[in-house]
Amino acid sequence: MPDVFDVIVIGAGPAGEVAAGRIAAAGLSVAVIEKELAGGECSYWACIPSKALLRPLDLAGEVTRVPGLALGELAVDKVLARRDEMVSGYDDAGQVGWIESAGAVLLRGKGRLKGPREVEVLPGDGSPPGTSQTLTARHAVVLATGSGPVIPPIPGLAEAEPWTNREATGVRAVPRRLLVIGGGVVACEMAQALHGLGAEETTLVVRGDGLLERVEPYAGEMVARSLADQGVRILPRETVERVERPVPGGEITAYLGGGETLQVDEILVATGRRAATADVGLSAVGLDDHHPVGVDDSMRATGVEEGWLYAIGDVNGISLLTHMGKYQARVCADVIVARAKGAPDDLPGMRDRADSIGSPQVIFTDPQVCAVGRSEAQARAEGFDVRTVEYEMGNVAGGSLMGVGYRGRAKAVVDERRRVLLGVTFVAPGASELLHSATVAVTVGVSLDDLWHAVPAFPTVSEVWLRLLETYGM
Ligand SMILES: Cc1cc2nc3c(=O)[nH]c(=O)nc-3n(C[C@H](O)[C@H](O)[C@H](O)COP(=O)(O)OP(=O)(O)OC[C@H]3O[C@@H](n4cnc5c(N)ncnc54)[C@H](O)[C@@H]3O)c2cc1C
Ligand SMILES: NC(=O)c1ccc[n+]([C@@H]2O[C@H](COP(=O)([O-])OP(=O)(O)OC[C@H]3O[C@@H](n4cnc5c(N)ncnc54)[C@H](O)[C@@H]3O)[C@@H](O)[C@H]2O)c1
Repeated sequence: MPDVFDVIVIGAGPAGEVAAGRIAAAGLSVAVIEKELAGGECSYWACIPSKALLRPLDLAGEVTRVPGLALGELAVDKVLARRDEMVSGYDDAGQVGWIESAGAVLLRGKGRLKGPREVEVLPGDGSPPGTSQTLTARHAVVLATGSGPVIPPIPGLAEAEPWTNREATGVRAVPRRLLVIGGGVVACEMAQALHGLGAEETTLVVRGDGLLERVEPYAGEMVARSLADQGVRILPRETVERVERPVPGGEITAYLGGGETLQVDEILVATGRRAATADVGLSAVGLDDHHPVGVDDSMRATGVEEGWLYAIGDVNGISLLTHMGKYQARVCADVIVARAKGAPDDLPGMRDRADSIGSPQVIFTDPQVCAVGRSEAQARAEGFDVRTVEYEMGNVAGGSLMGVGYRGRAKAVVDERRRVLLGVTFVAPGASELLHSATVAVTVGVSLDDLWHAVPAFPTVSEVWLRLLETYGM
């Protein structure tokens, strides 16, 4: 095994894998270091298993809206088996095969920066330390170590061994009584999934006023209404003060700030994620290891002499989404290759533009929340001359054809000065595939006058585009 490579990537999650593959495809030698499973959090404990658990519930929602179809009983064991299939039985052979076929070398172990362009590879997950190998990068090191769940310092919580995304997405026995702490994306998706799979008494303790605080407020309200209609209890402006689990694996008592006491079988902590910067050796290269790694728009870490360090994906804290990590990986890979070859490193694809526009995101609840660009509040805070238009998606022919009681709401945030879209949100069942049309319009900055000529087919839900423009006054 050589110990000098052109580029060393630490972390083989979606961001690290894409960077390694693209750099190798350009002819540079690449080592990728992974301490757990190649494919990262997304493939085994996040995006893929959560969506596998949600998919049958989504479909069940669709079926109940269409007269003439009867919904059969949900076979939870088959849903979990499908989840296992989607995570390849927690075996990364397929991903390893992909990395190797892309021409990169995978090293199992924990990577840690040792000095400029130097990375120590510790066997296993690095604890207890064994014999290590030191690798040197000729051109660059890419940090793609992802993120981990934040466990709030609630007395008794850590001792009660709460679930994080790992236990929730990997569920084997669905708890009957579940307490979810948090009101963000993981809380909403996993409450929906686990309640649908049998967690009859699911309670969300939300410290803020409502759910999904980063998207348009109406989206959080629609999801809250839907979860409540399904039987999920939501407690806004509430906190968990103390937790007791006297018998490991036994019943948990949670004491809430408002005075209520809850007895539950499991607690899911969904209170955000922290960039995986601890113990990757950032202090050895003069960086702070308590915060996400700051980067410029070519994904190069700021404050590192000679600019050999890059950080992509969750670890830079810009946008905790797989597709954005992979986009950053493409930017970073192309820049590294160009700089290594002495070629121009400022071509249009070599700068991160998408993150500042507002990353597209789908929250896979029922209704789905699909958003891109700026929310109204963000646009106003940034000083744009904002006008918004909204439209009820159940009122377009394609919407009513989706089923009885189909409801949805679209909102467009318009920059009045330029007559372009700053942001679009769709909240409706099955709206995820509509989002990319909005992403194109917002990213390219299509003028409303041009958008008018993009005629949506009848009778599709896409006609909401036409209705939004008509509501705007066109
Ligand atoms: C429940 C849940 C559902 C989600 N659903 C979605 C979704 O539907 N769509 C979406 O876009 N995003 C979703 N996300 C977010 C998504 O999972 C992350 O944005 C994505 O995984 C980030 O990719 P990454 O490559 O940066 O990091 P990760 O996927 O975390 O991968 C990092 C890799 O680095 C390895 N590593 C860490 N430190 C070291 C080290 N020192 N040495 C060697 N290896 C190391 C880790 O073992 C891991 O394999 C979800 C997140 C959660 C929690
Ligand atoms: N479909 C998707 O794209 C998808 C799905 C899941 C997760 N993700 C990504 O993963 C990331 C993490 O998701 P998340 O839901 O963990 O984080 P989040 O930031 O979306 O939500 C965190 C929630 O926890 C609350 N909170 C924070 N600290 C708390 C405390 N001490 N006590 C009580 N409540 C507290 C916040 O008010 C918020 O409601 C998100 O940024 C998201 O982008 C994406």
